[in-house]
Formats: sequence, C-alpha cells, structure tokens
Amino acid sequence: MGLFGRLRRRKNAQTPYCAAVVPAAGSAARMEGQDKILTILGDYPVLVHTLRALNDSALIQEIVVVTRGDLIVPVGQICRDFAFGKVTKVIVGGDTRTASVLAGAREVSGEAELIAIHDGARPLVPPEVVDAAILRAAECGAAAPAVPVKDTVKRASGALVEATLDRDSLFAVQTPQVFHADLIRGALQKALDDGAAVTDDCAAVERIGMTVALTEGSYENIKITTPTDLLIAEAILSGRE
Ligand SMILES: Nc1ccn([C@@H]2O[C@H](COP(=O)(O)OP(=O)(O)OP(=O)(O)O)[C@@H](O)[C@H]2O)c(=O)n1
Ligand SMILES: C[C@](O)(CO)[C@H](O)COP(=O)(O)O
Repeated sequence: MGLFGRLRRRKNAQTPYCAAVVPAAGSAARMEGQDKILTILGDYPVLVHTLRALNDSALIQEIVVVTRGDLIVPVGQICRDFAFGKVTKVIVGGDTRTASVLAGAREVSGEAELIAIHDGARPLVPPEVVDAAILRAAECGAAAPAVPVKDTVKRASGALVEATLDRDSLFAVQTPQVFHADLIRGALQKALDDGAAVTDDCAAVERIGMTVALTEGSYENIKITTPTDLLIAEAILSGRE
C-alpha cells in the first residue's frame, strides 16, 4: 500500500505514532554571542520551554533532541532535571539544519509513522498549533503551520525595488513541520545529496514534487533568531501568566 493510502486508512482511527525531532544544534550566529538554546527565557532555558510544549502533547509519543557536541552534557542534564519522559535520545547534529534534522529523523523508533520537526529555538509554540499540524499530516502526509505575512513584501535587486508581491498569497511558515517518516527521511537525504540549501523541511519535500498542506500557525510561535526576539518572547510569556 502506498504512503498516503496507509495514512488515509487510519484517518478515523487512532492518530498515527508521532515522533518529534528537535534541531537545537545551531551556532546562533545572529544572537550576538548568546547561545539561544540555553539562554534564560522567563525562569528557564529556551530549550526547556520548547521540550515542555512537545512533551505535554498527547499526539507526540517520543522526542529526539539534536544538539551540538559541546552541549550534549547540559542538554542531557536538562532532560533529566525536568523529567521530560518522552525524550528517548539526545544526539549530535550536523553542520547544517538539514543535516541535524536528518540525523534526528534516523534516530526515531521504527514505530514512528509521522515525524514532527520543531525548532529548539521556538519555545512558545501553542498546543493547538502542534495538534493541528500533526492531525493534518496524518491525513495528507506533509503539513506545517503558517501565518499570513503582515508587512508589504518587496522583491529587490540590491536596494532597488523590482516588484511588490501579492500579500494575499504570502505566508510565514513555522514549525512543527510534520511528515510521513519515510517521506521526510528521503527528501532530506536527497536535498543533502544534491547540495540543495533548503531553509526548512517543507522545501526539501516540495523540491521532490510533493504537496505540503498549511495549518493555522500563531504569531506567538516566534523563532529566537536575534536578541530582539528574546525581548519579544519575554513579553509574550509575561502576557500568558
Ligand atoms: N546546523 C544546525 C543549524 C541549526 N539548527 C537548529 O535549527 C533551528 C533553527 O535554526 P536557526 O534559528 O537558524 O538557528 P542557528 O543556526 O543557531 O542560527 P544562526 O543561523 O543565526 O546561526 C535552531 O533551533 C537551531 O539550533 C541545528 O539543529 N543544526
Ligand atoms: C524552519 C524555519 O524555522 C521555518 O520558519 C526556518 O526556515 C529556519 O530558518 P533559519 O534560516 O534557520 O532561520
């Protein structure tokens, strides 16, 4: 039976077994010297917020954390200290996000039919965003949360505008991006083999001709990329208390 046939058959049954892969092996080059994975947000490291959101999801059965070699010990300690019982492995990632995600996707258990890839640097993902992406991927094999872009977006050459893009068709994509396990392993391997620089996992799937469904994201599901994002994240967190 084909990839999507197997998933469709389960549509009205239990949600397929879903493993999360958390890429947290980046170098945080845009953070002006702060290590964004371990930096404190509210009372806890960023990664603690991220893992708590995934560990608490009833639709996620196991979690593989991918980190840098120099962070293996502190990250492992965090998983024990905070009793994240679904974390089965903490492994070392690669030079690119794609290599890190693929390393994690290869370490999930054979039971996993779906893999939800969620940036370690997106600590504020709401539970309904996680659920919606997993449930949609269970139906169609590939899904990711997104929000409509709020700015007017220009295409430019240097500092000269070439065109104003149609905002109604533009979305900012987030994580978790959820895929059938074999599909994402194959797509990421092909992207690496081809030397294709993809900035998200959907792009690896798109480039082999597969369709990705979008689900409702959240403007609070920001990625900590620059120091300003940490300030915004603190404000979002305070608003939740
Ligand atoms: N080789 C890499 C690069 C990135 N990531 C992870 O992918 C997520 C999204 O990447 P990004 O925000 O770009 O993180 P960094 O690569 O650390 O940031 P920068 O590009 O500023 O160095 C982060 O959780 C990051 O740790 C990873 O696991 N392995
Ligand atoms: C995967 C991602 O978070 C989706 O928005 C994003 O593409 C990562 O990109 P970055 O280049 O690592 O910031």
